[in-house]
Amino acid sequence: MVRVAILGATGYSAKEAIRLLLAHPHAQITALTTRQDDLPHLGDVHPSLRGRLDLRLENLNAAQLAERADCAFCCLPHAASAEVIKEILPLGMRAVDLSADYRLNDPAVYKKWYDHDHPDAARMAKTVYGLPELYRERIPKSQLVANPGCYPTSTILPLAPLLKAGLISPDGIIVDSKSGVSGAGRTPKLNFHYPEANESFSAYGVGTHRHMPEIDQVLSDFGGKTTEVIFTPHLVPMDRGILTTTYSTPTKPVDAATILAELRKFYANEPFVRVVDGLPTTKDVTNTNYCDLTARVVRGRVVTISVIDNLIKGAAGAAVQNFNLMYGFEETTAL
Ligand SMILES: NC(=O)C1=CN([C@@H]2O[C@H](COP(=O)(O)OP(=O)(O)OC[C@H]3O[C@@H](n4cnc5c(N)ncnc54)[C@H](OP(=O)(O)O)[C@@H]3O)[C@@H](O)[C@H]2O)C=CC1
Ligand SMILES: CC(=O)N[C@@H](CCC(=O)OP(=O)(O)O)C(=O)O
Repeated sequence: MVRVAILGATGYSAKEAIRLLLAHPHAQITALTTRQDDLPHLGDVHPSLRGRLDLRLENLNAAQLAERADCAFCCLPHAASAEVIKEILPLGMRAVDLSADYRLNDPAVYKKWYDHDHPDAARMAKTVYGLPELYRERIPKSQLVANPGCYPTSTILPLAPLLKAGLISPDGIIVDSKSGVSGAGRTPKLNFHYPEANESFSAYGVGTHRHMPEIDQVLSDFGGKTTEVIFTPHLVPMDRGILTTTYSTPTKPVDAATILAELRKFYANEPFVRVVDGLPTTKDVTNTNYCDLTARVVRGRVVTISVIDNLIKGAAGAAVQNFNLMYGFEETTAL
């Protein structure tokens, strides 16, 4: 049994991680952390989990945590996450980091997009990017795995195989993504207040969103050619789900059947990627760890459409998938 601590247990991704791990035959949740002073019971912060786990939340103390847990799911905001991880790894714990802290390799790129120095810069370049569909073989040995961002997962999965196969050009790729409001987390912010977000549809972070360099880094590394996408996220008035549409230029004239065949070949043995013929919708993957994706060719351009649940394949589900690989469990366990 692996003893698991959930850090930032009051949040949305933590709630999903707890729910999934409660059904995991080889994981036991032994600690839940919060900054709050009143140390609520799990059922008080996540009523849907009432009666499922008799545990109060606690304030984080690294030394005490390391005595009671083998692995941490860090469901904290970026920067706060690295501050904790740099303390718990030397105490022998392993960690899946759901924040963005260890996804980028280069501290200078991190500083540019996140606007502060990285608290644990030396560990960035050696941390594996935990997208099993691309980097599965690197995950089992890792003490720390960087869980991918939600938008990057929905973008990289359709594009990476096509770049690798040389079917599309790395130049001028456009990525248009739409996310439900839970993507912004549970911590209240004005833009996500009900009257602001409901019945409205907005773009944000145009040219400035921190997932753009993350997508560039992974596609460049995996595809083998420098890739710089134009990424625009949008907020959609729904609870959860991401739909991403990409537009790219083929390297030679191509039809949709060829693109779909390449995607099907690449994902033939993947348990959580479904290449579909029809146009996927976010509801097709709600509460699941699937990414459904398809492709079309329109006026000579390749168009891909992909969907994930931002809180599952985009966060907690991917974290459990990585946890399974780290500990040698069947990859689909509890998913
Ligand atoms: N929501 C999503 O779809 C996705 C989220 N992520 C990432 O996962 C992480 C968690 O996200 P999410 O669950 O949505 O966030 P939430 O805001 O829902 O939860 C984060 C929790 O962390 C704690 N927290 C907040 N600020 C700090 C701080 N400065 N120091 C320590 N703890 C803090 C809070 O708990 P308390 O106040 O009780 O201490 C809070 O409940 C983030 O890094 C996010 O970017 C990644 C992919 C998708
Ligand atoms: C709708 C919405 O606000 N989404 C979030 C996605 C956050 C996330 O999951 O990203 P990191 O893990 O990289 O922080 C955003 O755009 O910031």
